[in-house]
Amino acid sequence: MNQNIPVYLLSGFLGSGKTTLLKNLIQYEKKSGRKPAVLMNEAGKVSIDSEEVDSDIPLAELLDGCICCTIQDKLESQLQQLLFDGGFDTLIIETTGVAHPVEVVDSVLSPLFADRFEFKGILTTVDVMQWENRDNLSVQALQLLREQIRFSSLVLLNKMDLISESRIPFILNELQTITSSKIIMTQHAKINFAELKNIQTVDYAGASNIRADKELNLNVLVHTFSDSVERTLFEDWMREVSSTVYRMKGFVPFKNEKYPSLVQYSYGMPLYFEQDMKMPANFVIIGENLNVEHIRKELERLAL
Ligand SMILES: Nc1nc2c(ncn2[C@@H]2O[C@H](COP(=O)(O)OP(=O)(O)OP(=O)(O)O)[C@@H](O)[C@H]2O)c(=O)[nH]1
Repeated sequence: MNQNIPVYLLSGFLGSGKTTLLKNLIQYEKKSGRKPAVLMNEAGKVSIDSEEVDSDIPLAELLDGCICCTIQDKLESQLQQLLFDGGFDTLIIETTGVAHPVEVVDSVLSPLFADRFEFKGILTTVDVMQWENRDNLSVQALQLLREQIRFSSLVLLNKMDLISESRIPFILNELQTITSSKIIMTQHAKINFAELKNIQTVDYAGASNIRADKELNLNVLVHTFSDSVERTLFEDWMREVSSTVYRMKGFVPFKNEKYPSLVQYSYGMPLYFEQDMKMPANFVIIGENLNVEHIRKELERLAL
């Protein structure tokens, strides 16, 4: 009798749709009568995405750094703790957008858990617009993006609503030179989850071991707003922000609004979501070669 717990690893570059896929996968698991647990890792000392996971789901979080490079030991102890607490039938691990997924696979496949987990594969979301504009990424970031695709068992080419149909054959051709795994085109990471039954096994040999803290010149800035900001000024600031800011997310307290709004920015596109409860006014900015002090001062100035 094989009662090992299936483990899925969600990978993909910053803002490509991992959390959106996570939410879909949780719904699917619940509908199928299984109870999922989630291990979430975010770059930055505060968690924004964990708010997206319902409170009835066992959730472990690793903050500040990517799983692979800085906190592998903590990952193993979190996995042990989850197993000890029990009460779940599937484990979904969401890595940060700057993690090399194969490093995380190593932890899951550790002899410590060999008789408890059944590793199913890496599901990678790719932001189709980011792929189209990949020349804006640094060499290292582009290599990481390619490796996230290469070692994936199933690729979700996401945000298809943002691309013209005529580009699709070219993009698929490009991706197929990197991976032989199945590529599914998605909007908001919606897939037919029957696809998961036959996902491909991938040979992880030859992974480059890109470590986000060393190879990428990555900056993660967590800003806490001390006061509310004028919405139009904030929007202007977003428009002008450096092209090497890959991702921003968090809760921004706008003047004359009851609660801080959730702001999501990925690949040049800001989205605003009003909230119906008060969330801490933390805002995370992730990019390469950023002038962190300058950004911090600008954000402080907005709240004056
Ligand atoms: N237009 C469009 N937006 C999408 C789609 N899928 C996700 N988004 C939006 O893209 C933003 C980023 O999505 P997330 O699911 O948070 O991405 P992520 O990969 O988890 O982001 P990080 O964890 O910060 O790396 C959110 O505002 C989503 O609502 C899509 O298919 N089309």
